[in-house]
Amino acid sequence: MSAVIEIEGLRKTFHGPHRSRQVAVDGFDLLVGRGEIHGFLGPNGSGKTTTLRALLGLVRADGGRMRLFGEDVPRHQARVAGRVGAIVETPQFFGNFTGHRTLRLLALAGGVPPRRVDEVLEQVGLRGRGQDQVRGYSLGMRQRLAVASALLKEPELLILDEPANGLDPAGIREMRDLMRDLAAAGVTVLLSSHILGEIQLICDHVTIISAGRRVATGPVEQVLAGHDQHEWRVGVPEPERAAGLLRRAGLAVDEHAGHLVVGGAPDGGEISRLLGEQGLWVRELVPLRPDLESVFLELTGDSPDPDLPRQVDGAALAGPGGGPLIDLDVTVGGTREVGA
Ligand SMILES: Nc1ncnc2c1ncn2[C@@H]1O[C@H](COP(=O)(O)OP(=O)(O)OP(=O)(O)O)[C@@H](O)[C@H]1O
Repeated sequence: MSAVIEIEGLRKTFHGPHRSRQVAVDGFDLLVGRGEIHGFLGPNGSGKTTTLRALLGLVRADGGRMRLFGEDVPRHQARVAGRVGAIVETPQFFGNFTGHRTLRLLALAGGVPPRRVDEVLEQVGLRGRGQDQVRGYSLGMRQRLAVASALLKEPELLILDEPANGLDPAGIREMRDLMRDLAAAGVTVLLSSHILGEIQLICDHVTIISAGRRVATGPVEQVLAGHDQHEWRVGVPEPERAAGLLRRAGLAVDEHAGHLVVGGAPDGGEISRLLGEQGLWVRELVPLRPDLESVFLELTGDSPDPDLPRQVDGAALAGPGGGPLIDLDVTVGGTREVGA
């Protein structure tokens, strides 16, 4: 596998007023291979945005090593900048510009041929709305416009921080289809999100971060399999007698109204045999596979809270007078809440 992103031992501490310190990233590792759609999961405040910002040269790391396409960054950021499209935080756009004009200006600024504007509008499904003012766009359309801006340069790597944030289910589905189309076209995608079900549906690989450290990584199926407790939902007459019998056979049993949950049984046939031998005929035997949500909760002990305010220092990239800013390679929004 040729690696597109390599991060080893990344560390970053923020220093606030009164000597307060906030360790945001604490020796974090990340490896993303070419062509992957890689999910980057973690609870609020676990260090996702800081990691992405460090990787993009928007914040200076205290330690560790980062490479993009094999080039050390931030040292050689300029060499790879044209190959990376990124959206970190909800981008801001000028409301009275049309989507088309917004992208045309960005294309001009970035030396991108104007024909790309129509191409990316088509790609993100905004072609029919390109001549409408951005102020009339829904949140989902703004997100797509942001992705379009990141795609102008035909990047080989797309980094998106919470692209599905605030989208309704239809918007999320559209975003998912777009990610899949991009991956099919050979683009590597790194996607941070707290929408675990979506990550499971969209991504082939995942890395989970908790308190600034990596707690799991690998192909989604492998990460899930590593947390399979071999549990089964079992429907059986005389559940109390059945539970006692299974416990005596060394299995973990939880009794629920109308069914049992039996753990520690890699082979469901074993449950059925144990019960059948005692005249208890199983009427339901369903494997309970872990999903990313249960793995995430087990590993991080936290549940992602979509409503918590985000804490990101966007000042370095704010436009004049703190106004909206759009950068061709990196689009950053959000408010500064240092030491809050
Ligand atoms: N500019 C800053 N100044 C001070 N502390 C910061 C700054 N940026 C981030 N932090 C702190 O660093 C930690 C990691 O924040 P970060 O934004 O990277 O987490 P996150 O995983 O992206 O969270 P979320 O999902 O809420 O965006 C948090 O405790 C946060 O408060």
